[in-house]
Amino acid sequence: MTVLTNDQRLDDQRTVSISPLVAPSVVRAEHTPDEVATATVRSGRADTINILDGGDDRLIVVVGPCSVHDPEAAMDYARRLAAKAEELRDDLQIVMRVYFEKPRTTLGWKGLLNDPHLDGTYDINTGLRIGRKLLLDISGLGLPVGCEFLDPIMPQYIADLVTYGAIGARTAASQVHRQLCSALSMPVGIKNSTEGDVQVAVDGVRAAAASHVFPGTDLEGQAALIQTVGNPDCHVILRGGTDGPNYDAATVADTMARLRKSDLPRRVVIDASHGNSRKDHNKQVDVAADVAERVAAGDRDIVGIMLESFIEAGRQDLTLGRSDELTYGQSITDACIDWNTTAATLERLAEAVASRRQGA
Ligand SMILES: O=C[C@H](O)[C@H](O)COP(=O)(O)O
Ligand SMILES: C=C(OP(=O)(O)O)C(=O)O
Repeated sequence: MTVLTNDQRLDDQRTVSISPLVAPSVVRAEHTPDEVATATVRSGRADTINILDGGDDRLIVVVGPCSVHDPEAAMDYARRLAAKAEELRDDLQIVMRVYFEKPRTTLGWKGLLNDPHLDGTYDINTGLRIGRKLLLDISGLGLPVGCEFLDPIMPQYIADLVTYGAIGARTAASQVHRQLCSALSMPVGIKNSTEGDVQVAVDGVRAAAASHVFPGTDLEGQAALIQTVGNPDCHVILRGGTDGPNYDAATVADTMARLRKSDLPRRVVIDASHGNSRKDHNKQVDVAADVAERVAAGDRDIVGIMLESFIEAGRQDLTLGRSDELTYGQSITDACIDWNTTAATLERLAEAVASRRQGA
């Protein structure tokens, strides 16, 4: 074989290395769901879909860290949340945010799957195994999980364990992600853009509901053509934008009108964080209180809420390779509300659902 020099080649001018990625089937075989995890995913998805369709009057609450960087702290949080979810199960369908793919505005740590050792070694083959095991351990507590899907190859490694999917503000307009949604087996929330454009999310819901044929990878990691039937369980998530919050009643009404115009189911999830909190974690409590008040007053357009929460309040900066210096249980991406605030917020949301039920 002739080895070409960089001067002779037309491609690979900027590629440093290409190395094997473990096949999804291998990672799946190493960590297979037991009966409890399987039942958690199955019933979690069915319950969530029932709420989205209006057959169940509870509120979906997707709550957890902005990103998972320490599986031990994530399990500590999951045990607390599983107990709370059980306590409030009559009123809330609680799903833990287990986000390990982070879309960055420019640059930054891209999440546990991409760099599990938090040191810039990008050991993705290990990250996929750690991530899948964590999803299994959390689902094994009876607690369903929610993930953002960012890289179109990653779902083959983990999607069977995910109860609630999300497409972020930075990828809501992407055809690649809309096609991916059309294939996913769980309900998926699609966010408005970072600038606050809601129509892009409505268009995403419409595109994801249709059938598509597109290139992807199969469980053996081979390039493959994927044909889908479309996902009817996608919905809009209002997350605010650069112009400010958009969880107000007028924006929800406008979103309902846009969904009606596109002949799509009318329902919306409010993300209490990001543009809606102007990235001040304390403001998430105000957003949740406002949503609770509207729900208690009878609102049925809002079917769910998303909260960024961890054990400790706030956030901290990660220095790559110095993860031993991090404060336990505190976010290294966006700021989160702490556990006690989370518990109180969940109780408030549950009370709102109960009083709406009484009112009805
Ligand atoms: O939810 C997390 C962040 O808002 C998102 O990943 C963007 O982060 P960045 O703007 O810090 O890159
Ligand atoms: C990145 C996230 O949100 P958004 O896409 O709304 O910025 C997130 O929820 O982690």
